[in-house]
Amino acid sequence: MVAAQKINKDLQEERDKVTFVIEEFAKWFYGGPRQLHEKRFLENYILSDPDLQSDVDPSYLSHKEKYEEAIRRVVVILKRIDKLQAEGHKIDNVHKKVLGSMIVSNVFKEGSPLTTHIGMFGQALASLGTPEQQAEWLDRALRCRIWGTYVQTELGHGTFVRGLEVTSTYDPKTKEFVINSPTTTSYKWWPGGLAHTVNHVVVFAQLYSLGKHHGIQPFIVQVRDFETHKPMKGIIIGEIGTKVGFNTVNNGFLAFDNVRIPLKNMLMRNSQVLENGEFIKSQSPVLNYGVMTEVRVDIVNGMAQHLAKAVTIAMRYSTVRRQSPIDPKLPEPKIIEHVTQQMKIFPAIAKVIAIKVAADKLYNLYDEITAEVKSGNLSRLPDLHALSCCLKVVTTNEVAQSVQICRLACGGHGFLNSSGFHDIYGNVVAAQHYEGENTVLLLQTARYLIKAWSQVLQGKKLTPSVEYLSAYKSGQLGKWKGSPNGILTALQAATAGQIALAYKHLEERKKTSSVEVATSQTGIELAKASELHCQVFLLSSLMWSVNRAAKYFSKALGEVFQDILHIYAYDLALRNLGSMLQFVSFSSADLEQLQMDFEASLKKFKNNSIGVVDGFDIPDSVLGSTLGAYDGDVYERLLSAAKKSPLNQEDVNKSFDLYLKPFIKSNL
Ligand SMILES: CC(C)(COP(=O)(O)OP(=O)(O)OC[C@H]1O[C@@H](n2cnc3c(N)ncnc32)[C@H](O)[C@@H]1OP(=O)(O)O)[C@@H](O)C(=O)NCCC(=O)NCCSC(=O)CCCC(=O)O
Ligand SMILES: Cc1cc2nc3c(=O)[nH]c(=O)nc-3n(C[C@H](O)[C@H](O)[C@H](O)COP(=O)(O)OP(=O)(O)OC[C@H]3O[C@@H](n4cnc5c(N)ncnc54)[C@H](O)[C@@H]3O)c2cc1C
Repeated sequence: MVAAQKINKDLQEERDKVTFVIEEFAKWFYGGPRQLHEKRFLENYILSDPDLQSDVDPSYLSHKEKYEEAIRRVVVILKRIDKLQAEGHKIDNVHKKVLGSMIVSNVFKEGSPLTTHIGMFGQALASLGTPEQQAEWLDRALRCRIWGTYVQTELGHGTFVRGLEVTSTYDPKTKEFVINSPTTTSYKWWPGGLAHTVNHVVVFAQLYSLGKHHGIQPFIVQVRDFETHKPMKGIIIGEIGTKVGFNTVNNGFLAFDNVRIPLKNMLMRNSQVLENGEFIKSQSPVLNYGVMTEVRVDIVNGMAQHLAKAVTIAMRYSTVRRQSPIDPKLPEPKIIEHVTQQMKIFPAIAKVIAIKVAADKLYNLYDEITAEVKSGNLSRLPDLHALSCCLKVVTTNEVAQSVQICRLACGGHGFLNSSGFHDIYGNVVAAQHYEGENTVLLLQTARYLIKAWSQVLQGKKLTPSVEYLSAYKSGQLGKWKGSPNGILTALQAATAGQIALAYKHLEERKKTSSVEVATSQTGIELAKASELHCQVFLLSSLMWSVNRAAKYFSKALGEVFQDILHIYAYDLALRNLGSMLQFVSFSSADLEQLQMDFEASLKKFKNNSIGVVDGFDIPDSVLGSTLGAYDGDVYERLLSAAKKSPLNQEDVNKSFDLYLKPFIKSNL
């Protein structure tokens, strides 16, 4: 990878112990040799642009300067992509592959102002627009000639989409819609890029036509002038202020003062309004929610990538850093020699792989089911919705927690911005908030699980992802065996048991309350069942993938996958003991053995741990960390980053003369 670099000798010593071919792993991790090659090509091509080599560290800039620098970088990258295409390189979906991927994660440490343009605007046009509407806007959007965002959330409502207040009222006389924000709480609030970047929005509003209400529908509206970029007539638009992270995403607010748009601007792939105002209903109202599902699927994949960055930093640093003798007769060891350090980092490495595998399965399911939906068959849409909701939740929650663990595993230096953790964390926790609040999404999955349990009780056949509920009902699950397979079975029993309990309590509550109230009262158990169900999916997907790896990969790599599976399964079991104890019988000897097996699995994996993070193939230009660079030259990098602090550009800061000196003098 970086052959000419001088490598830290401790890091080299660990790399020499790796038993498998790292390149083989990297090819698998990126989906094949072609994909890996393309990723590397794009990284080199885009990030080598001279205009991206500036020494500016955005973390020292003001909020306004950060945004301006982010827009400068956006344009450098867009021009670079144009150049790439002009040179004849044909790469499908190149804007998304660059601007919607980790390639630019160190260029836009706090997110790009085009995040939602790339991730949602095009998707909204593609999945909600008619062919004519796509001809007008989609191609320009994909080539970034118009910029847009997805505008749904309001100050007063994000979760309960049906409660949105912005109205779109059809006027048959002029063949226009009038879009209006009637209250303060109806201000649109949050969309990425909305504040000062985009000139178009896909906005969701309550449709009224001929005096009748027709629910939430999507409309495309131009919000800024092409020439001057000033807000269009009746558009009130601005930025919502600084945030925990995502500070260059330019999240905005938007209100409409009776803004008129032509009839053709309602995105009419699903529902339609005719010239005379007649409304034609779509096959199902949930078709308008499709973009959210697609983004939830993308988030799961993104979480594996974010965590890959965090574990790469923590693992390399733990190999270079020496601290605290273990054996008093020996020198201070690499901190990775401390078993507690292994306990922090190795399960996080295993999680990257488990999440990546689950994301691949989810993408496949997404492709299959969206193709069915396009041909009018909606029967499997609930499967996709249930799985994408719980995976979005569990992966964002787990990765947020693991990134913190990796940061803490780097001791004090993990707290420096230059370590890179702060920005990774900001990007990950943003995803816990957006695209559906996490508890709310767990409850969506629970609706599906409750229906599945009711089908079990009626003796009906279930879809594969919930088949284990039938096995539990017929008493086939519940015996403890300490292997990954046994842990999967125990977790399935715990999940099915939890669903059965929630179902029972729901039924009891339904005797005295409506279904909705009873469901709300049962929310705690329902959310727990969803989380467990997701863990079953993650573990079973990993097992499936590891078994497959045994057939397709070298013996050495196959064994590494086995080690990873064992760490993942033992760690998961130890973290979910409470739930499993309720439904599976263990002896205390079983639990003691589980702990011993976990510790043995860490030890067995140790020699390959650095190889796996190297196989995540994240170049320094993308990693952006003083602690995690490939050569392990940690201390020089820390010092040189500190020297770049603006405060270090002068010996004495003016605050001394302004405040300290007068204060000292006055107290003499
Ligand atoms: C919570 C709900 C699902 C509630 O909706 P509702 O119509 O009141 O639903 P309900 O009565 O509970 O269910 C009705 C039915 O609709 C189904 N459903 C709901 N969503 C979907 C879907 N996506 N696909 C397929 N089916 C869906 C539900 O499962 C229900 O089905 P059922 O009745 O049980 O058969 C929904 O409104 C929702 O998704 N809220 C979350 C809002 C959200 O995710 N906003 C995202 C804004 S964009 C964003 O954050 C972008 C950030 C990206 C970035 O910056 O990078
Ligand atoms: C960084 C970021 C970027 C975003 N980008 C966009 C964007 O581009 N476009 C866009 O339209 N929106 C965007 N959003 C908005 C985002 O999608 C919503 O904030 C999110 O869906 C959560 O909705 P909410 O804010 O209404 O939360 P609320 O629903 O108000 O949640 C508050 C609390 O109420 C609880 N709660 C609410 N309903 C229920 C229920 N039914 N049962 C149990 N508990 C409940 C929740 O669990 C939570 O604990 C973004 C948000 C963020 C933070």
